[in-house]
This record gives sequence, C-alpha cells and structure tokens, in this order.
Amino acid sequence: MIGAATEAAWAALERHRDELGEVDLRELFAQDPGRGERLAAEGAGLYLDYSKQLIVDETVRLLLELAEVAGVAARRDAMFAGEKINVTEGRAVLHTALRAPRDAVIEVDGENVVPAVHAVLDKMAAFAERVRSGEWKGHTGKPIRAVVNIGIGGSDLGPAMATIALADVARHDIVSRFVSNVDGDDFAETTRDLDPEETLFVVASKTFTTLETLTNAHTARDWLLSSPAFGGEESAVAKHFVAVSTNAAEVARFGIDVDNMFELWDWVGGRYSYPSAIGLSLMVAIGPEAFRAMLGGFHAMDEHFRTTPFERNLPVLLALVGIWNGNLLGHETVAVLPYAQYLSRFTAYLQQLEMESNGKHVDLDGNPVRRDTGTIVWGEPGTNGQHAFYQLMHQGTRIVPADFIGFARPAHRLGRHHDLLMANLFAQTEALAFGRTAEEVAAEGGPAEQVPHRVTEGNRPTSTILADRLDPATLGALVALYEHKVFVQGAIWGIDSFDQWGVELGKKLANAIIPELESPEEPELSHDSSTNALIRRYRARRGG
Ligand SMILES: O=P(O)(O)OC[C@H]1O[C@](O)(CO)[C@@H](O)[C@@H]1O
Repeated sequence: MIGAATEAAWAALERHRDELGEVDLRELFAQDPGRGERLAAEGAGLYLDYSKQLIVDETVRLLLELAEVAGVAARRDAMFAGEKINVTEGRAVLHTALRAPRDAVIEVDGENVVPAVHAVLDKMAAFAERVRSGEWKGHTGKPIRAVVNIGIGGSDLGPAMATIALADVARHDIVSRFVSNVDGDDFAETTRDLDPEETLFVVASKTFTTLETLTNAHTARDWLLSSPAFGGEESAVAKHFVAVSTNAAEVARFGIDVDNMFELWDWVGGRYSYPSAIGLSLMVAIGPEAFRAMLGGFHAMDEHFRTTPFERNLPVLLALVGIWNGNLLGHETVAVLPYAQYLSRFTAYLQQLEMESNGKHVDLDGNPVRRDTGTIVWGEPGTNGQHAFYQLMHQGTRIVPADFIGFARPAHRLGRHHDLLMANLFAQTEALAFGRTAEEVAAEGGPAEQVPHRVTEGNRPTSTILADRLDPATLGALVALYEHKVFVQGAIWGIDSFDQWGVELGKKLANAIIPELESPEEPELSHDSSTNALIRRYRARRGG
C-alpha cells in the first residue's frame, strides 16, 4: 500500500536526519530570533508552539512532503465523506458527523446521517433536562441524585475524562460516577454511599456484549432490586436504567425499555464515541447547552483540519512532529502533560485513542508495516509530575518528547495559583530545551564535584498547546486535535486506525479460563506450565 513516492519521502527524511546530526536548540534559537513564533500555528482556539522540537525548516518541509505523498488529504476527505475507510470492518468512520451542524449533509450508503444524529441529541437533551429538573423520578417517586455510567474503554474514558474536565460547569447536586472495571471492588466503592432510590444507571456499550459492562450492569440490577425499597420488583429497572447502544435486541433482553435506549451507529468507533449518546451521563452533568458548546469546539477543529493548508494545520503538524520523534529519532513514547487539574484523566483517555487506534503491525493490505507504528502515551498533570518523573526527562539517558498543555485563564482564580502553575509550565519547557551547561553550573558556585550532577543537557523536545480557558468548546477542540493527529499518523503509516483486533485474543482466552476458575471439580488444564500453575495456585487460595 505504501507507494514509491512515500518511500522516497521517508528516505529523504532519513538522509536529512543523518545530515542534520545532533540539533542544538540553543544555537537554533540564537541564530533565528523569529523561530519561537514562526514554528507555531493556531486554530479552533488552540495555539500550538512546536519550535522547541529538534527540527529545522527543512525538516518541516520534508515532513509536509511525506504527508502529501502518503495521501493524507485524500484519506481525510474520504473519512469526512463517509467512505468505508475502516477496511477490515467494512465501516465508514464518521465521528465528525456527530458534531456536524443540523443542516449538514453527510451520507453513508446514500443516506444522510445528520438528521438521525440530531434526533438522538435532542432525545438526550430532553432526557437530561428531565433528570436535571427532577421531573424524572425513580421507582419510589424520588428525584435522581446520582448518575452512574457503566461502560468500559470508549464507553467510559471519554465521558469520565470530560466529566472531570468540565466539573466546573457541572451540576453538583447530582453526582456523576463511573464504573468500568470488572473488578467488583470498583462497583462496590462506586455505589458505597449511593441510595438506590435516587440512582440512575446509564449502561453504555456500543455492542452490549462486553463482559465487563454486562457483569457490572447485572450487579447494578441486583444491587437495585435487593434494596428493601424495591422488594425485588422488576418494574423498578425501567426507572433506574437507560442504555446507550447499537444493539436494541440485547438492550431489551437485559430488561431496559428500548424507548429509554439512546442510539449510536456502527460508523462511530468506540474510542471516538463520546460526542455521541455515549456522552449521555456527561450531558446530564453539564447540561445540553454546554454539551452542544463542546460539540461546537469539536466541529471547529474538524473544519480546521479539513480546510487548513497542512503547513498551518494543527493536527497535521502535531502528527508530523510525532513521526519525526518516533520514526526518525527513535523516541518511543510521548508524555502528555496538562497543566490543568481538570485534565487529570486526559492522558488516560488519549492512551486508548492513540494506542488502540495506531498499535498495528500490518498495513491496510495485511502486509507487515515497514516502520514502527503507534505511540506509547503517558503522563500526569503538572505540577505533580515535576516531583515524580521529570528528573528522568531532564537528565535521564532516554529522551521523552512531551506535549505541554496550558490555559491563560483558570476556572478559579485563587490568589497567585494560576501564575505559579503557568510559570512552571513555561519553565519546564525552557529547561528541557536549553538545559544548563557545566560553565553555567560552575559560575553559580558550589562544590566542583557536584558540577556534572547538576548539568542538564537540554535538547529535550517539547510542544506547547495553549488555549484561553478550559471551557466545553476548548475541550472539544483539544480532543478533536488529538483524534485527527492519530488519523494523520495512521494515514502516513498506511494502517487501519479504526479496528482493534488485537484485543480479541485476550477476551477469548479469558472466556476459556473463567470456567476453569469457577468449576467445583478440579479442571483438566491444558495451558502452558506457567498458566496452569497460576490457575492451580489461584484455585487453591481463592476461598469462597
Ligand atoms: O462499547 P462496548 O461495545 O462495550 O466496547 C467497549 C470497548 O471495548 C473495545 O471494543 C475493546 O477494548 C473498545 O474499542 C471499546 O471502546
């Protein structure tokens, strides 16, 4: 699938890397005072500074050339047009339709999907308002005070991340909780202080077959019906459970009224689904207006990505910088470091987006890929990370490229907090880029033998993303920025970023092991000797 022109573009980049040798950011900035503003771009309310990357103008030119010859624009247009670019599942990839305006026309198999998207959004809004106003009552006539989303992966991480990110605009008299893990301790802790009479469960599962989600949903049902207030009365389920799914038959089988099912479609990938009905619990928390403002931010970035020339296109630039760091310089991970406590789950959300999308070993034709794919994403909000893992970033022998994310205005202006926070963000990118030489350290005084320990080499590559404030629209734009970054990289690698076959084997093997753990009789085990021994040891100690 990778054509000769693309291979030539890769080869040109490899030659350029070899000729360029070690890049010294001190020198580059000294020679070129305009660098800090030239290697930057702006769109949809976000400002991206990539000047502290280990690149020169020729690097950018060659990377843009790679994006061009790899056919990124054509693939992008095919995605927006609803073509079935998820080839291994034969599906369109239309999360962009979830945030398209009401009058847009986007067709899948000849049918405009936009009216259905807005019909579901309207249904969600009506439901969210009923819950928020107290009009929606539980089985015993009490209003809802807790909404618990039961889902996992894309049916959890997006709404969970965004509910924290937008907590400042959320209602606080209705609590939002999330249960995802099949570990029963998650369910027990999440519901420990909740009153079943005032609790609403949103069972969010695109397929409605996911082991974790169905197990938790059944446990929730038992928890509810075993409450003395309900006395096992099945009809209570209808007032305390709604579903988000593509699978009406399984929803009905569970006992949820399909009138209380919010639909999504097979052209929405799980990890791209939180602007859909998967965001229902988020909409209850922040209200339909804020939810729509968030969709507006997504759409603004969609439009930026669709229409802006590549040299000023934020997702394209972020993707190309990632390709340079990963494929050309060999740095395997990227730290995403939001200087915003509200983004405390953002990196976890990105892990699924980036690693489930682009962790692929074959190209679209099924041939082994020629270069590494995917990015290992990790990180924590600043300034916490500074007191944990930044030491390795400054002085370790492995280079960790990083994206710093910050906001000009805080939600809460408490004394000097925000200036202190942002001073740290700027200082970290400065320190990582320019370091401190032995001469500078020596000039500061102190014991000579400490000098080598206190030197920081610098030349650690970072990008900085700045926005005015973390409001719903900005969050939408930020998520869409990373969605499209992942898309561009997948297009350049020539892989299917929208399937996830790799997660299937583990699920299948777990299903085979479940009865071996649960059977009263000693099972005949035919795994490898390690797995057999672990299962025997577990059985011997598992207790009742
Ligand atoms: O929404 P569902 O169908 O329960 O799936 C949950 C998650 O499981 C996966 O299919 C695999 O982990 C994800 O892609 C998805 O987000």
